[in-house]
Amino acid sequence: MSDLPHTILNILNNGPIADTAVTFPDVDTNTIQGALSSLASRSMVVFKPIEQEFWTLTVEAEEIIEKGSHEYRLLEEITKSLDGLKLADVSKVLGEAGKLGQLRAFKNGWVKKDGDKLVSNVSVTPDDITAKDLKTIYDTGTLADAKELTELRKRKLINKGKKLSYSVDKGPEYALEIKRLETDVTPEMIQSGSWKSATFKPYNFDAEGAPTPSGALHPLNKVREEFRQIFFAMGFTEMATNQYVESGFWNFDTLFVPQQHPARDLQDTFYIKDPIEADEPEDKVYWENIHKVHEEGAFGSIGYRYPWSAKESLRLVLRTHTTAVSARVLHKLAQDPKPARFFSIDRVFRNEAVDATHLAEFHQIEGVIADYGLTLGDLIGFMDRFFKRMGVNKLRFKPAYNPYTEPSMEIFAWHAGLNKWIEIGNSGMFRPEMLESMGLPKGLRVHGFGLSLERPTMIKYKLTNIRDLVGHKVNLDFIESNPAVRLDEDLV
Ligand SMILES: N[C@@H](Cc1ccccc1)C(=O)O
Repeated sequence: MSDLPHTILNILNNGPIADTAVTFPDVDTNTIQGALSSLASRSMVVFKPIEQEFWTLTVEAEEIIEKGSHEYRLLEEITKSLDGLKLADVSKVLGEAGKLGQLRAFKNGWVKKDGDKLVSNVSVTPDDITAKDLKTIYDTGTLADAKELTELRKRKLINKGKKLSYSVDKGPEYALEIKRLETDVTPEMIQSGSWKSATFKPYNFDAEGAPTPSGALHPLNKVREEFRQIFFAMGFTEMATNQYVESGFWNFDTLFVPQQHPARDLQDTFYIKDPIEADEPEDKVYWENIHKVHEEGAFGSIGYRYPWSAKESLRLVLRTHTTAVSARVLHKLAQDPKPARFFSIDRVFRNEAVDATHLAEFHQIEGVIADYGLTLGDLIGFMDRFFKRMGVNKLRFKPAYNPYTEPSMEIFAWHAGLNKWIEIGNSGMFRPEMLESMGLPKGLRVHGFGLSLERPTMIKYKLTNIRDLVGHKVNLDFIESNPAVRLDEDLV
């Protein structure tokens, strides 16, 4: 059928098509639908779908048509052997069909028991209704007897299918010929004047343009950039953070985290196997100070009083927080102590069970402020101003514990959308054990705070699963289609 649209138009000339499945039994539904849609787009036809149920046979049913139903075959066997069939032999003779046939044959009253035998209970061979019905379904796709259909379906002999076809009628622009629709005015048309009588294809202003492939900034990068700009605007300098592998010394010991602290356990921290150890830090005074402040105390502190191990301190880890970076930067600041503000936003690693809100690697945003005579009130005041720039206006502080800060505070923000306080960060004033070991002068106090980058990003983009953001299940459509962000819209 090379020219289906014209054939359809010709048939319509004699009246509507009631069912395309009847008129075109050999043409598949997609081809019919394509032809009808193209004619309908020119208003030459109108068409409506017809959904029809039909039944198909299972392999077992096809076998029944060929060989007879199980019950019929059983009766045949019984009549063949003049004095009946031993019950024990039913399966032998008929295989699996035997048991089923027996059940049905009894139900139909075709057979009865005689001692240990089955004998016929009918004088004339009955009709094999099951086989007959299945044949009808095979030929016509259906059966008038709805009850029998249900029964056959229960017996898993037939399955229901759906067939789509169409009824078709003339449309307002019906004609026998399909007019060629011109898309361009050509020089030839102008010369010959044929443009005057040509029919032009109307513009489709609803057509969407082809999407142009392009790169997209990841939401984490956009939010990171927002934070960077806030830090810069508040006079911070960015710390270099390109070092994922740290020694236990910089990640823990310098921060006065004792070597028995649970955070240093294998379950929480990733340790490097090869190489297993870092070199001792160059600043031997500092190295010795840390040893001392842990083991016996120094700078006014009584220390933890445990045998500090240099080996443990030199073990290499994937940094668990960016405070390791801050420690390095503050140690450098001790060479020329003065008020300063530093920040970093980068990746950290923790040996955590991965779930909807936790990953084994994530990003931390960290800020450090060093100045003479700082107080806890300054830290609270700074937090208020910092988060206000992100549009977070209501903060609460809860006393907390960090080995390296005293006092320490968890930061909670009021989330109007969720209608509750959510924890957004951790902060505190670095301990003298940490700062004075580095050689920073007593009066120079240092505030620190940290928060994750993922948390505000998820709130901003209304994500409930962190794996929508990072990992192999990331939805690229989401990454590409989300708008450039301003943090303050939704965090309020
Ligand atoms: N390092 C802390 C955050 C923090 C940084 C600086 C000072 C106090 C706390 C954390 O990982 O949660």
